[in-house]
Amino acid sequence: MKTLKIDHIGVAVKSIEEASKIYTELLGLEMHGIEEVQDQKVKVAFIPVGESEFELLEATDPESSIAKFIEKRGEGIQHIALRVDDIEKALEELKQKGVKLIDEKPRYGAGGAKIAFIHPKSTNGVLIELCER
Ligand SMILES: C[C@@H](C(=O)O)C(=O)SCCNC(=O)CCNC(=O)[C@H](O)C(C)(C)COP(=O)(O)OP(=O)(O)OC[C@H]1O[C@@H](n2cnc3c(N)ncnc32)[C@H](O)[C@@H]1OP(=O)(O)O
Ligand SMILES: [Co+2]
Repeated sequence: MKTLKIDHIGVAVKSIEEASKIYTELLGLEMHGIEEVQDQKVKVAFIPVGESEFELLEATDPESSIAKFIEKRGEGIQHIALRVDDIEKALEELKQKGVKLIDEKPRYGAGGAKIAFIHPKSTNGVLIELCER
């Protein structure tokens, strides 16, 4: 497997409209249109910066991972996403190495990317998303 770059940093927020002001008004970045990813029960907004992006995540359902994260830990960085060249191959390799995967098969994320999460128990408490686009 080849890990190419940090694709995005996922930030759990209560309100994209409120939180985005920090990035746009204070930091001078531009926000892309908001998209709903029903599979993950979230609304997502991307804010590109250089080669990577911030991904602001707002829950659309109390059962969403984002709602649970905010309830337990408050708003903040929820995951780091790494872009890989071949996600199926990456998942197969990690599984063989005994890594605990949340998703053994890719799901579809924002912008139609293929995504899969590694359990934070396997990565010293960092929720890592793999994505291929
Ligand atoms: C749209 C898409 C895209 O990019 O295209 C996205 O990003 S969607 C982004 C949102 N979707 C996701 O995050 C999907 C993957 N996430 C999940 O499946 C879940 O959130 C889990 C990571 C499995 C945690 O869920 P669970 O219900 O088990 O919560 P829990 O509170 O019992 O957590 C179990 C243990 O994991 C830890 N834990 C929970 N969330 C964590 C996080 N974000 N980062 C680091 N550690 C975390 C807890 O502290 C706990 O540790 P202790 O046991 O030590 O207390
Ligand atoms: Co993400």
